[in-house]
Amino acid sequence: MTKILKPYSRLPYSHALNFKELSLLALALLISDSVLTTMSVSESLSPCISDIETVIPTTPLVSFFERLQETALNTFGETNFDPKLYVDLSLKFDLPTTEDAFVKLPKSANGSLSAEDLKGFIEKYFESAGNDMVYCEPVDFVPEPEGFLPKVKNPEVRAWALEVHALWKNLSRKVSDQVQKRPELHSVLPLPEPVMIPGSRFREIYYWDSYWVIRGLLASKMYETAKGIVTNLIYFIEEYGYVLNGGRAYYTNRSQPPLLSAMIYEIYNKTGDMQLVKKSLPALLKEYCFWNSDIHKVIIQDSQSCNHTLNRYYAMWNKPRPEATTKDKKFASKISNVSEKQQFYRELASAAESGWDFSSRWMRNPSDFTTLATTTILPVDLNTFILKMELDIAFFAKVTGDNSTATSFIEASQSRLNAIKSVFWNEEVGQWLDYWLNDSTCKGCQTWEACNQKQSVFASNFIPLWVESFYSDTSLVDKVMKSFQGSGLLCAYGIATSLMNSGEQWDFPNGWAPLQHMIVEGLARSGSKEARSVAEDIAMRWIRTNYVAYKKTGKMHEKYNVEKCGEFGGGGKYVPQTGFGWSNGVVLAFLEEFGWPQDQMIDC
Ligand SMILES: OC[C@H]1O[C@H](O[C@H]2O[C@H](CO)[C@@H](O)[C@H](O)[C@H]2O)[C@H](O)[C@@H](O)[C@@H]1O
Repeated sequence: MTKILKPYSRLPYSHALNFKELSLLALALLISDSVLTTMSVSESLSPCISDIETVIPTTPLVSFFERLQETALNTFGETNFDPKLYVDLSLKFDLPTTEDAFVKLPKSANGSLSAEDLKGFIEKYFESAGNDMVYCEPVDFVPEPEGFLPKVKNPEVRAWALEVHALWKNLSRKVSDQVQKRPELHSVLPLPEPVMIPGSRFREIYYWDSYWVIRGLLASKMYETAKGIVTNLIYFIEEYGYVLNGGRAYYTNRSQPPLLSAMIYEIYNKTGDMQLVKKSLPALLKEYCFWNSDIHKVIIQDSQSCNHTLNRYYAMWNKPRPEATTKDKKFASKISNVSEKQQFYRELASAAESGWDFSSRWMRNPSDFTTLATTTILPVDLNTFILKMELDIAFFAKVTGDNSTATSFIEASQSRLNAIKSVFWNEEVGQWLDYWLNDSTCKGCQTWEACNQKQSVFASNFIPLWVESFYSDTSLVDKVMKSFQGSGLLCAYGIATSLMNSGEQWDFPNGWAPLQHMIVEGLARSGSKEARSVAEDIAMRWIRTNYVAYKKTGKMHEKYNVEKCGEFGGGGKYVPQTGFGWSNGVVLAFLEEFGWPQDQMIDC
């Protein structure tokens, strides 16, 4: 049965207050030695989520925008229609006045509006999408930072890298003062610091994108901007109990791949900023609690009767995603049963929480989109990110002198390491495979069965390599690298997301910057010479295609076609976007790590 959260009365949009309260209880337990001596960290978190609610209510503004979106589709038609545009508008007048004018618009006998009337209404009553996030010059931007990419010797590549670096100015925004004054007129959420947006239709901050944005900002020596982004994400945790998918009211029902601790780790490594670590730690503990809530947590018993706790994506939502209501309703139209429809909507939103929206990875039958089953899967990458979070929290606790939290989180990371080995690792193929649950209700514990490991090749099967616990094991790296090289994923211009051309954007032949980066970084850091040279080779393929596409189109793209040099990616449910935060970040991070020799051509 669906549980509905009560709206947070202080604010115009709803918050997961119950979740916050429960998180605080968990934190109290976390810092209590007596509890930690008898329980593991994740067991001690259980009380905080025993009554977790599973649907976050929407706001009247977002509901109205959804109605407008549906009317716009019926009036303007499908050509070039982007549903997100309508939930990103801002009201010029209050909601009752706007709704009143909307219902009074003249309609024909069949109830339709004229395109001219609707256009006129939108112009009169709304600010354009994006006006709520205003351009702001990053405080630490200089055209050529001192010590910028010292290993890039080739003048052509250097000139391009400086252009990519300059793109931070295009992507830098702050929430407009209008939003701070009248938040009820806007879907964008107030934030304390400037942000970097991914670009184009993505006009707000995104959670996991920010990790690669920050990696690029660190290469650009823009430490203050990087810290500001982290401050915003911490603010989300303080306000909602977790980091939202993105900075809009319609993203409050889910998170995204949890990489906040990894962002702080990288910033601390470059700047040694202990204040940042101290201020982050309580927020990270809360976030850890969120990801270990009952909805996200599953217990698997292995063949030796040993219990392992692992996590899944699970959005707190069972309706169409507001930014894509018209599309989601269409996808769901062939499902007549109400609870099956709700479940499908939850699977859609959970796939969005995974960052892989959408992919054959989450489908029982890749040719039938309604077979999405995200919540029935324990994903390798999510659990790798949570392992990294545990290691980072242990590290931050240690450097700030909180030894008991450090010890608890080291123990938690060891349990997860065992869980990842027992549940995901497949010795025969030399990869970590997603684990499919027998059902998604997750009542009690489920028994591990070999046949539940998904025998398909996805780039995520290699993501554990990104974490030191795995990349420091040389014989493991060697085995996984051989498996990777024979997997078919490595293409002429980067790593494909999967081997299946499903038409979804997180599938073949698309390559995504974050996936290139995590696999390359794991191989490069492993200490094996061979692995480093494989990493460098992949990075160079990726840099080449980004460069050629940039020269052809004048833009950086959100994804690329790894089979064709200089071609951006396609497929999926929206048109390919440019800008683009994480692609810029990864190019700069790769060039910082590997450089580019003077006499090496970059064209292909
Ligand atoms: O509008 C549809 C979906 O758009 C986002 O997902 C995609 O863009 C994000 C920003 O670059 C990226 O983080 C994500 O991996 C992409 O698939 C959004 O995050 C989704 O929630 C949204 O439904």
